[in-house]
Amino acid sequence: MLESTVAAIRPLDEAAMAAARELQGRLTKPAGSLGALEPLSVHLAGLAGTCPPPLPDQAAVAIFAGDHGVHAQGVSPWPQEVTAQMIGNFLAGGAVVNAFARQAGASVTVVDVGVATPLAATPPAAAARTADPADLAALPADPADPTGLSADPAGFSADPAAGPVARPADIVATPADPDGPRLVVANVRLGTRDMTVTAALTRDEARAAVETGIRIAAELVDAGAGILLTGDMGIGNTTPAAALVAAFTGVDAAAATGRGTGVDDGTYARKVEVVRAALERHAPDPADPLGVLAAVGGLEHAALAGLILGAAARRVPVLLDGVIAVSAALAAAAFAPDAVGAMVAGHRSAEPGATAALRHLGLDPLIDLGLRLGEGTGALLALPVVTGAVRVLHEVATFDSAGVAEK
Ligand SMILES: Cc1cc2ncn([C@H]3O[C@H](COP(=O)(O)O)[C@@H](O)[C@H]3O)c2cc1C
Ligand SMILES: O=C(O)c1cccnc1
Repeated sequence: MLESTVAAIRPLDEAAMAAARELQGRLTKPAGSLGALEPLSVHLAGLAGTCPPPLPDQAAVAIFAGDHGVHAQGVSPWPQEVTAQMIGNFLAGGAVVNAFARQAGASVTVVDVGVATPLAATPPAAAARTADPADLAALPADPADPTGLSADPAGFSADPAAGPVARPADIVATPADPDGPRLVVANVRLGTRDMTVTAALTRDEARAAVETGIRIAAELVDAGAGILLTGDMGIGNTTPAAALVAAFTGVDAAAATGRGTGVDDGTYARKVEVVRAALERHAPDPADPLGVLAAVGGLEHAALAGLILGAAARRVPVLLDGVIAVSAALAAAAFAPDAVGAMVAGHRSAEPGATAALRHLGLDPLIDLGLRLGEGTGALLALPVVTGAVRVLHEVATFDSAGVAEK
């Protein structure tokens, strides 16, 4: 599936781009007055292969969640269980990403691609302010376990070193409210291995996660999404993101590493050394993206690379969030250079690795607000900018049609 998806990714359509440039020149505004929105509209026409490109009025954010063996090195101040607990929060509608998704009118799909600890049976009450947790009871019958995911399935082990056990694939919890957040369990492994000790993933595990992302992209596009937004959740995931950025761009570990959730000076110094040690141990080859993802990546990073490839193959734009997303975008671009044509950089994360990755990809972020949260929050805030850029091509009158004189 990975190979056929990569093979389906093609360059932007020059004729549609020329048509969009020509149309921009006839609209009732001074040339260039819409700044970055003008080249963005041209780019989206090239991706769609038609001018104007379709309005991306159905937006879908996919939040891939995973845990990290490298957490054992003390790279994040937060306990690993927060990953699973935040999934409960996402499903209850209580996270920042939910608030922004409601504002933007975007659907939310949470994908457990590698969470290590059991998912919460019931969303935390504090998070249930805006959504009735009973909505989640649509699937399994056990009222004490509305998502049906609290019981450990056969083979479950909380020990990430214990081999490739995973939750059974393809459990999908759909809330009674069809517009509510949805959970897909496609758990490849109960968290990665510690990349300072061994490769984080086998190549097969990395591939399984990439292909999960491709499949989610196809499902969302088939369900009508006109734009996909990247989201992530995984305590410790800024560390593999930094390693991916360093591996693909060649910047030094210190230049690729940031403070994540806000680590102190001592933890930051350790984090840089962890990234450096992992890169020295594995010497990942940037021409082998599956090998890089397996050596120093995360399951959510790999799945995000797949989501981006899947979007590019379907010629649907993918709006990138922060440093986790752009580190995954580097992998997607290494698989298929033309996948960059499907990418729109939503924002500039405060993480330095994000800026290094964006520079390498040649992408200019739409907004720069100092955000450093992830989840898809920066991408969601940028969504109206993307829709606005396309809406101009659909709705703005030309000098001719409006009877406005040109200079
Ligand atoms: C409550 C909470 C909610 C979050 N939402 C996103 N992240 C973000 O922070 C984590 C990465 O930072 P680090 O590498 O320093 O652990 C990821 O889970 C990311 O999605 C969160 C983190 C926390 C604690
Ligand atoms: O840029 C991000 O996505 C980010 C930054 C810090 C912590 N978590 C995510």
